[in-house]
Amino acid sequence: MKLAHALQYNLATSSAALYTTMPLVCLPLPQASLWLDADFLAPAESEALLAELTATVAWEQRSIRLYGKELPQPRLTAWHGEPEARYTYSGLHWEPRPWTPALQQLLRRVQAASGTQFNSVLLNLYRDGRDSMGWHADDEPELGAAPTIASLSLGATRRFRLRPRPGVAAEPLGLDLPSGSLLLMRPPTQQFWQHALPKTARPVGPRLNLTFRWVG
Ligand SMILES: O=C(O)CCC(=O)C(=O)O
Ligand SMILES: [Fe+2]
Repeated sequence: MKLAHALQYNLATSSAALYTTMPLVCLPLPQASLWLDADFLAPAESEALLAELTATVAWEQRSIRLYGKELPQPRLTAWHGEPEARYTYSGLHWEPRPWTPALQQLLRRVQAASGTQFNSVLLNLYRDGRDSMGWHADDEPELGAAPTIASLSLGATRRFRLRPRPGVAAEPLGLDLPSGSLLLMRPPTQQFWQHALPKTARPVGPRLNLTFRWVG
């Protein structure tokens, strides 16, 4: 398999030429399989996509039920994919909207880069530093026992945090995810780690994140 080879090569050599053909770099993390390509999309492409998706996606601010209270999520969201890719999390039910040409094109490229098939994408729009996502793992039953999640970021650089679950001997870490970056979380990452996108007091512009998923 492509990624297994990439890992082998990364361990065997650190030749610069390799990274031009194997752009996903393995981030060494215990009980995880985390890969990053900081330059997956060219800056001009990222900028154009951010503008197009921000303007054309049917963004919603949905509420989650927490301790019997309805709380609006601190971000805007949308769900696109194959008709059968229905999804439930935090008590919210998602019916996918169809792929748009832009999303379908991104899907193909993300699939090619990751060697993984996806049938849906969750889009999150963080309007400014007050928008965020709390600690969680993407481990809903619909995602299967060993999910691979591909996360594409556009717009403002925000710090993505990872922390080990209790019993995992590792330190938390923060990753700045720049515009155009692709982060691949392969199994067993969701099983042993949680992640979050914290608020920031820094003045930041909007950030759009797409997580490609297989929902069964
Ligand atoms: O915005 C991000 O980078 C994280 C999004 C995320 O964790 C999710 O959609 O499950
Ligand atoms: Fe997540």
